[in-house]
Amino acid sequence: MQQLLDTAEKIRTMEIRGAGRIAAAAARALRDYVEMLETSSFEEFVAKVEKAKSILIETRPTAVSLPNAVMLAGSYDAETVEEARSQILDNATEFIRNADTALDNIGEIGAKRLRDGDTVMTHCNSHAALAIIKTAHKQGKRIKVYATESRPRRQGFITIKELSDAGIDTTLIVDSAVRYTMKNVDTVIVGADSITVNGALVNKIGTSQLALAAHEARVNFISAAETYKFSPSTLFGDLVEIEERDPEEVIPSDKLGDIPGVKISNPAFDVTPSEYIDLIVTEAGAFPPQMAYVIIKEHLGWELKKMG
Ligand SMILES: O=P(O)(O)OC[C@H]1O[C@H](OP(=O)(O)O)[C@H](O)[C@@H]1O
Repeated sequence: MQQLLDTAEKIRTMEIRGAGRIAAAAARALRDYVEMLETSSFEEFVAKVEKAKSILIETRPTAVSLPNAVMLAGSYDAETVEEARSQILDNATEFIRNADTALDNIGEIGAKRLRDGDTVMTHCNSHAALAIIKTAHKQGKRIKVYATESRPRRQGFITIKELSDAGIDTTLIVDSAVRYTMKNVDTVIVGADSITVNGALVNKIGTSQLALAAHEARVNFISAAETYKFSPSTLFGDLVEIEERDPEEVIPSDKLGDIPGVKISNPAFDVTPSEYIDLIVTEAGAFPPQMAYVIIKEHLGWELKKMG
């Protein structure tokens, strides 16, 4: 259990971050936990596995990749501990393998939407979005990238390092320079923490500003998202919770004393409505946001209730 708790803590503190990476880390932690789990009954096994799943899911509330990973990796239909254990080990291993392959496929599919000489804007640090940009670059297309700083945690610094290490022409901008810079951009590519059944994109705070500026400037807006980033429970009315993080990410605690009484709001994500999204690129194909239900049904196995 200690190993699983350590992984949960790394996800919570964002030592492991990125919706895809936290999903794979959760699947791995669950697999390792189940492999070593010793119980005296099947009921005890079930209770302990369920507890482990909820510890992992509760670390970050917005990224649906976590509950989806736990659902896909941790599913079993068994009556004995050994059957259940073996099914979970197989399912978790398959989830982790598929997550890696998905990024390659997203890169291949998405790169077709970039032309030689295109300028891309990206936000925060998304492995899926960068897979597209890096694949296009590897294909010999000359791609220029504007990457936002992405306050408060500045994941943009991870992005610019990764892109410039890959030899891509990269420019860092502050978040407030998005609209000013959009006139130079052909395509915006961002990742996804969750996509709802109505095709809305929940992603790093500030994403909706990129979408709005892109819409105004008639610039393409693409989200790169593995199919496990779609939120099945939104089909039955659930809302995606927006994670509110520690104010200390915005202002260090030693400065807080200078502004007594001032409240600090630190939402980590925002929502971009589907009308601002041209395309969602998944490992299964590229389609408009209005097709979200198809993914929820065919890839995650949830569907509308049949009445009567
Ligand atoms: O799965 P990949 O594409 O890497 O990232 C998807 C999204 O996850 C990140 O969240 P955070 O930095 O963990 O809060 C960003 O919002 C990014 O767009």
